[in-house]
Amino acid sequence: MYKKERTFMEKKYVMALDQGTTSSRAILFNKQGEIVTAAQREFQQYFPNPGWVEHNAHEIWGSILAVIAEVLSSSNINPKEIASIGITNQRETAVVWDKNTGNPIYNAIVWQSRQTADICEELKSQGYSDMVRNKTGLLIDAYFSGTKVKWILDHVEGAREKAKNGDLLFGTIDTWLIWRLTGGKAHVTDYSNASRTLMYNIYEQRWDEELLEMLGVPHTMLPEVRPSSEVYGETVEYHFFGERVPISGAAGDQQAALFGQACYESGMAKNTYGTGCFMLMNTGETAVRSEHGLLTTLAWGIDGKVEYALEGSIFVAGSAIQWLRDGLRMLKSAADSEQYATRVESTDGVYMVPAFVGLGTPYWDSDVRGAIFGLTRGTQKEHFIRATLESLAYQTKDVLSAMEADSGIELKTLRVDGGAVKNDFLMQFQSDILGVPVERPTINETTALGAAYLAGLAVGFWKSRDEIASKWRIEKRFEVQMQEDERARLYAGWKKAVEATMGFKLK
Ligand SMILES: Nc1ncnc2c1ncn2[C@@H]1O[C@H](COP(=O)(O)OP(=O)(O)O)[C@@H](O)[C@H]1O
Ligand SMILES: O=P(O)(O)OC[C@H](O)CO
Repeated sequence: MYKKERTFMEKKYVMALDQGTTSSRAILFNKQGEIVTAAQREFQQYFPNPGWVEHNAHEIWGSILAVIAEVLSSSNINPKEIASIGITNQRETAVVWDKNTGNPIYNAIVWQSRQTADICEELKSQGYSDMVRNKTGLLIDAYFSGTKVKWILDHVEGAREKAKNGDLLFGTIDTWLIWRLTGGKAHVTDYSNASRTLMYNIYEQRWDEELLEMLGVPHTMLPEVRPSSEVYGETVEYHFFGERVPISGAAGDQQAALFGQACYESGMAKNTYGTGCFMLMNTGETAVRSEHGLLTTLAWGIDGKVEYALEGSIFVAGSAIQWLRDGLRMLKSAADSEQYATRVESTDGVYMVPAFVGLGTPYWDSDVRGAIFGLTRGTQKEHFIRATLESLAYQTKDVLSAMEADSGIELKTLRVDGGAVKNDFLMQFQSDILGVPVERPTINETTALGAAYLAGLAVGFWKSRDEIASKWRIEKRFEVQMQEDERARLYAGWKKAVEATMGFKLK
């Protein structure tokens, strides 16, 4: 057993490894929860067929080694000063590898990928929907890991045989990284990541035989599920500049952000605006079953108990701004969207529904695609850009409405983070459309911060959640400025636009 006291006095930092959909980051935090230094590395996205998204798991691992090296060398920090490492990751993305060679047998299939949509349709037609919902808190959708693992076992020659012989391992990205960092010693995941696989019973907290049978996944492939704040193992020296540093925290990136935002009380919520938007509300030890298209998920497991969250998942948010920049070439940078949006008073009735990969919460429609409404001869680029930014806020309003209906809790304020929250126009419009103040914290890297806090708590670097919560600071609070009737009028337009979008399908 690792001793919390071990050389604790010399330790000044906790390292968070944040493995996201488009980039990997290593960030060192000090005792005050401040960023001391950070490094970021993008990696290749693979789109082998329309709607498919894959990553090379070795390239992800390489990007992690690169950011660890960069962060340590650029800061001249001695690895001996690092108390522990916390891992946070893009969730649901599935890797299957051979435990004898350490080589993945196929690319990592990414959460956004729709390549298992047909498997999902088949499972639904076989009547599995209620059973899945009642055990996992999720829906049968290509988003989650389970059907991705099935797809790999079905499509890679000899894979089923190897899996049956116990030669293959499955993991979400946290599992893959911990396995690599510990030199293959620890095959583990935490509760929050397990809860996104479609194979884990979140109410009984165990891998579920009926779900595994439905997917044809042998139990031997699965990692051990552990608390989110606990020592899982140590780095092997050759991956960490000669040091054996404990890896002592892990959580899916959205749950880590909830933790980093210090949303520890039931009813507190955060929304992260990155590639997609993910709003999570802490529901404490109660697992709230949604009637409005939300997911019930494990927030984390700490100190011998698990806590739950309600989640709304929006698949396209910041990536719609990237599309304006890279696809339509309307913008030089994502940040420029703010200037354009504020050059006009409104969108003049233009609505943009960015359903590029279908719609998540609360609609859950894989076949719908993006649309724009209300164009006139007077529509300008400014209206178009503003409508795209506003779509992030409307989608969030859809999620919040579902959350309030399911939980019976009326949100008092919304804590926000992620790349797009730098946009003041978006944040003000968000507050106006929700009718709720929006709070932006001083540390925007809350995902990494959450992973660092989980790791630091396990080794005594931080003592308690109360200590952590006292460090949370507002950088800017956006108060509601819009009148109720205007809010209702604008939102009614959005609902019509979504309805019309869902009515148009070529498939
Ligand atoms: N000022 C801005 N206004 C609007 N969107 C922005 C702005 N800055 C960044 N973004 C968007 O935020 C996203 C990046 O956020 P980030 O949290 O790094 O995403 P992820 O972790 O999903 O890779 C990009 O999709 C980008 O288009
Ligand atoms: O990597 P991000 O920040 O886009 O987050 C992805 C989510 O975890 C998907 O569920």
